[in-house]
Amino acid sequence: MTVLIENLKKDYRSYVQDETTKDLLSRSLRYVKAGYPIHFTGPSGAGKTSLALALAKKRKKPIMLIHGNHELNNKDLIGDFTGYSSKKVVDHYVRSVYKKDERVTETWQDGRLLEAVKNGYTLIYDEFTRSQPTTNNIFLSILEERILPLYGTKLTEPFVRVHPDFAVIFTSNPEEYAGVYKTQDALLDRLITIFVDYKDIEREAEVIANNGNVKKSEAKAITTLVSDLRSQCNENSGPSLRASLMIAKIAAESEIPINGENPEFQRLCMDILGHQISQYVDSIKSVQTAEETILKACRNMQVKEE
Ligand SMILES: Nc1ncnc2c1ncn2[C@@H]1O[C@H](COP(=O)(O)OP(=O)(O)OP(=O)(O)O)[C@@H](O)[C@H]1O
Repeated sequence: MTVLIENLKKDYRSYVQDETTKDLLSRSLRYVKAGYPIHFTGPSGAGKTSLALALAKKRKKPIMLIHGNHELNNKDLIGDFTGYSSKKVVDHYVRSVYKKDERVTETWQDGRLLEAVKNGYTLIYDEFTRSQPTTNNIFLSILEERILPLYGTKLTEPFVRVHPDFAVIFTSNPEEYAGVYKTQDALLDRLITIFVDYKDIEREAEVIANNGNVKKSEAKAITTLVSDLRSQCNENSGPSLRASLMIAKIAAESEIPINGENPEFQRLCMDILGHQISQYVDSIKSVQTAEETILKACRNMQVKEE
C-alpha cells in the first residue's frame, strides 16, 4: 500500500523549484505585479513553458493559454461572428389579423485574447514568435495604451479597456530556430525579456528524480549522459531535459536497468537521442556515427550512489 502511494506521488508531474528557479520566479512575479509583461526566451526544452505556468499560478487568477502559430489571426484572438440565430413569431390570435415578426441576429463568440483582457486573466502566450508579426501587433496597444482595439470586427465598440488584473507572459525560442519569425522591435521594447538556459546537471537531475520515477543517483547519470551529448551539438540545441525525462520514465516503466553497459538501455538511448545527435554529426553515415557516439557516452556513464 505504501509503495502504491509512493508511486502515485512520483507519477505526479510536479514543478521542481531549486534556488535558481525560486529566485527567477520571485523576480518575475515582482515585475508582473508592477504591471510589466514578462518574456521567457531560450532553447527548446529549457523549461520556459513550465516556468510561465508556475509564474501564472502564483498570481492566483484564471489562466488562459494561447500557442503561437503561423495561422493564428485576429479572429482567433478577438473573436468572430459564428453564425446566425433567428426568431420567428407568427401571431394568429385574432382570426382576421395575421402578424409575423421575424428577426435574424448574428452570434458573436469572444476570442481568447478578448476574454482574457475583459476578465483580468493571466495570459500565457506560448511560442509567440511562431505567429506572424502582424498578428502580434495587437499587443502593442494592449501593453501601452491598455486597450484592445476591435478592428476588423463589425462590433459597434471601437475598443475594449484592459482589465487592471490582466497580465501576460510570453515565451519564445531564439530567432535561429526553424518556423520562428523575427519579433518587431516595438514589441520587444515593451517586454522584460529573461533568457532561460538549460539547467545544469544537478538541477536537471532534481527534476528527473522527482518526475521520472528513478533514484537521484540514476537521474544524475542520465542527465550527465544527455548533457555530455548536448555539448557535442551546436549552441542552444541538441537533446534537452525532455529527452532525459523520456529515458528515465521509459526505463522505469519497462524495468530497464539504468546501466550504460546494458544493451536494452543503450538501445533506448539510441532511439531517443539518435535522430537529434545525427543532425550535428559531420559525417555521411550520420545515423551510424551518432549511434556510435551515444554508445560511447553510455559506456562512460557511471551511476554513483550518494
Ligand atoms: N522545474 C521543473 N520541474 C519539473 N519539470 C520541469 C521543470 N522544468 C522543465 N520541466 C519539464 O521539462 C520538459 C520541458 O519543459 P518545457 O516544456 O517547459 O520547456 P520549453 O522551454 O517550454 O520547451 P519548448 O521551447 O520546446 O516549448 C517538460 O516535460 C517539463 O515538464
